[in-house]
Amino acid sequence: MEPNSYANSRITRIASHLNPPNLKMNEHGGSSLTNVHCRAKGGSPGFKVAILGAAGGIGQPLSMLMKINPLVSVLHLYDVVNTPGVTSDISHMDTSAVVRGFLGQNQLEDALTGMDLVIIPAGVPRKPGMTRDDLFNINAGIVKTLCEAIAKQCPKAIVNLISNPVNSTVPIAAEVFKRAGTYDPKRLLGVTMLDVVRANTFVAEVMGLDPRDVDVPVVGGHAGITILPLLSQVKPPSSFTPKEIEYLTDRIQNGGTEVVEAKAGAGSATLSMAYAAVKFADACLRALKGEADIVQCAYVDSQVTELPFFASKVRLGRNGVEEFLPLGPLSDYERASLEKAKKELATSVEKGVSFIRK
Ligand SMILES: NC(=O)C1=CN([C@@H]2O[C@H](COP(=O)(O)OP(=O)(O)OC[C@H]3O[C@@H](n4cnc5c(N)ncnc54)[C@H](O)[C@@H]3O)[C@@H](O)[C@H]2O)C=CC1
Ligand SMILES: O=C([O-])CC(=O)C(=O)O
Repeated sequence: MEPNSYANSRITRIASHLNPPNLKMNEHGGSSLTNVHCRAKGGSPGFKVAILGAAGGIGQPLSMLMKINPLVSVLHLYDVVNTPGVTSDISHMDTSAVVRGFLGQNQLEDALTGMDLVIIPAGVPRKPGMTRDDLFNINAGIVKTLCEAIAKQCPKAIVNLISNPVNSTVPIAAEVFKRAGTYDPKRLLGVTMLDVVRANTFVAEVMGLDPRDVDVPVVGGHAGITILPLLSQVKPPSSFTPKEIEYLTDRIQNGGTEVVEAKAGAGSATLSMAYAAVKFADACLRALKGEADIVQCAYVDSQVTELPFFASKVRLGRNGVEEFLPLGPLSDYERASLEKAKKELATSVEKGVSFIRK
């Protein structure tokens, strides 16, 4: 059998619930029940979510966690490798989302048709000694191709972009959507949630608090000095010594590198990233459903600074970003750090934009 027809036959069988797996057993089994005989009830209400890069280090745990989310009714898993296995595995979880797998570029458009939310962790990760920008040459092209298909198949979907370098891939996505005439700045969000998750964890450690009670806004971008934790705005209100500020800022800015080095060539953060991506996607879905007052940090096309893209707090709503919230009062230390971050961010944005315009 051709690899693709194998994949296709698996994929038609691995759509669960609405189209339950073919239960027909081999000659040694007693059952002759096929999917035609299963008493499917029809779909549960909820959102349709696609994960692009679903078979990867982030993609697999992210897909598993999205299958648990009760707001998801349909989950499409797309990758260029291994989706039949991942989809079959996840489809056996007894939660209501219907899971379907899509393999290779000729199934990309089907994977995206009618989606409400598209999460993108596709692309190569760092190895020790690399910067996120070193991933640009490979990941820029991957993000471009995926976004061209999104523009065609689900132009109104909310897009959560994880692939690095986020500071440049989000401008790439925006340019692709602009070219296609589908760009809506409210619907394109670069995922910087892992910076917030790390900041909450590290601040809680220093302050002796439960991380669930801590909220640290992290603004700017998602690479090195562009990651700006606003420790002056931590909730609950906390004061830090200059030494604590230095330690926390450095640890939050270099959290990704800490994991890359610990993994010693086996990739970058995957499990904490899947957790962060699910936290962010869940916030987007709750807002789409109409839940009020959902505020998260994300890297977006914004008016908060003179830069075209900047991570800051946004209020989410039924159409994606409902409001770009101001930065609020900054300490002298944060103001100085912001100026340094802006220079690097401007270069990364320009690199992304010119990749499409050139
Ligand atoms: N925004 C953030 O905070 C974070 C971003 N990342 C980034 O996420 C990306 C993925 O990281 P991992 O999952 O660890 O990498 P991985 O290599 O384990 O998985 C990437 C997956 O993307 C797939 N892929 C490659 N080309 C594709 C294409 N054209 N279409 C669809 N899928 C494709 C691969 O087959 C693979 O399954 C990296 O760029 C990494 O730097 C990682 C951690 C945090
Ligand atoms: O550091 C990396 O390459 C992956 C990443 O973005 C993070 O963990 O924050």
